[in-house]
Amino acid sequence: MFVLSPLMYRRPFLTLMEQQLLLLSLQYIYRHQIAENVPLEDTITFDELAQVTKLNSKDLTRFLRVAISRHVFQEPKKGVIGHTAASKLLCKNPMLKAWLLNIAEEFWPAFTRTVDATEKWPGSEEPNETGYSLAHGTRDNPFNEIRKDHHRHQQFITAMRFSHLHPDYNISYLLNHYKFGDTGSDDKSTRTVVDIGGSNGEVAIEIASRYSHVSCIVQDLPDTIAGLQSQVPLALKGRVTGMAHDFLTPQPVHGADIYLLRWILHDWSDAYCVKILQNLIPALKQGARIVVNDISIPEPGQLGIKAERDLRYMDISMKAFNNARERDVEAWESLFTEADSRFRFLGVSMPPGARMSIIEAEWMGDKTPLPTC
Ligand SMILES: C[S@@+](CC[C@H](N)C(=O)[O-])C[C@H]1O[C@@H](n2cnc3c(N)ncnc32)[C@H](O)[C@@H]1O
Repeated sequence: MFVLSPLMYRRPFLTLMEQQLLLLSLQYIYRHQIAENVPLEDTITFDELAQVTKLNSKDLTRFLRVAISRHVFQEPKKGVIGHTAASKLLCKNPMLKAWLLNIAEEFWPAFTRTVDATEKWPGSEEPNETGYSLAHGTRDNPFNEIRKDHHRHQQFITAMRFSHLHPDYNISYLLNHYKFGDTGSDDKSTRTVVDIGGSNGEVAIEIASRYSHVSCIVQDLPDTIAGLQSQVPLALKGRVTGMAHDFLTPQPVHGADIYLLRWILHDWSDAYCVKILQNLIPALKQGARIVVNDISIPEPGQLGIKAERDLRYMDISMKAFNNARERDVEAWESLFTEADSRFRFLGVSMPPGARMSIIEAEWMGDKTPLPTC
């Protein structure tokens, strides 16, 4: 019988460590703009490159040889470095660059301090008591920390846009599956959708162009919403409007039919999500729908191991970054229950092929008597 040597069990763990060491090398490459200083169609010696970048030649050589062992750059002759297709991408694709930079400089250091953070702040739901806080030496939450530097903020936005480019995240899954303009009858009177944290209005613009009787109000932080009007096609200008609003404060648009939260709640811990939902309450009319478009993790073991792993990695990354999380059906339902018993949880549906689910609740209003204490 073939018996696995205990040493064989090291393999999966070593693979993880190898990936981390490649990140270390990429962090060095990005921080010192190495890719841009290697000629695209020629070679350069390590020493020459060290001179141009004002780096220590021995360090530079060691960091680069780690990357070279993964085909990022090549060493065609000892001491001489040239590009590969992979390393050229680092110069030529600004979105990929921003994404890798974000992992290497923002997330990866946070991962290394996350266990420390759970010891320092056990069970914390605060976005500034995390591995990120320890690694970056800040008491601001990561979004505010990153916003302090314009270039860093732009890189972060580009990185997020890059990760959302995956076809499984396309907004058409939400729009084809959820009928924003459907009142359930022939009634085609005007409907209002508020897209909370709606960014550049991509979803709102698509809703308004599909349903001529729907008006959309896109809410986001002031610097984000400032750019909205330039995105809205002329024909939709009257029906897609922007409004600066912080969703951690009470909702100012009263009586809308649908309040949409797409890719918002997974950025926040349960305690904050409950506050975000409670902030809607004063504005809600009876029957208003809360539509959340976010990941809903299936029960353990329902997915293939790779798909399950991806979701678990995302969940723990959110923990490391700002004590946020990915949720399963039970966790989604309990957010609404905790926020207010007058939310009726309608369930979770997953458009075929999509990665993000549609989670829906209805505001029952005062029809349902408040529980008496
Ligand atoms: C991950 S993006 C999602 C954007 C958009 N809903 C989508 O589906 O692409 C999160 C958005 O929330 C916004 N945001 C973050 N904190 C906010 C706050 N306190 N109030 C309002 N918007 C906020 C960000 O500016 C960003 O546009």
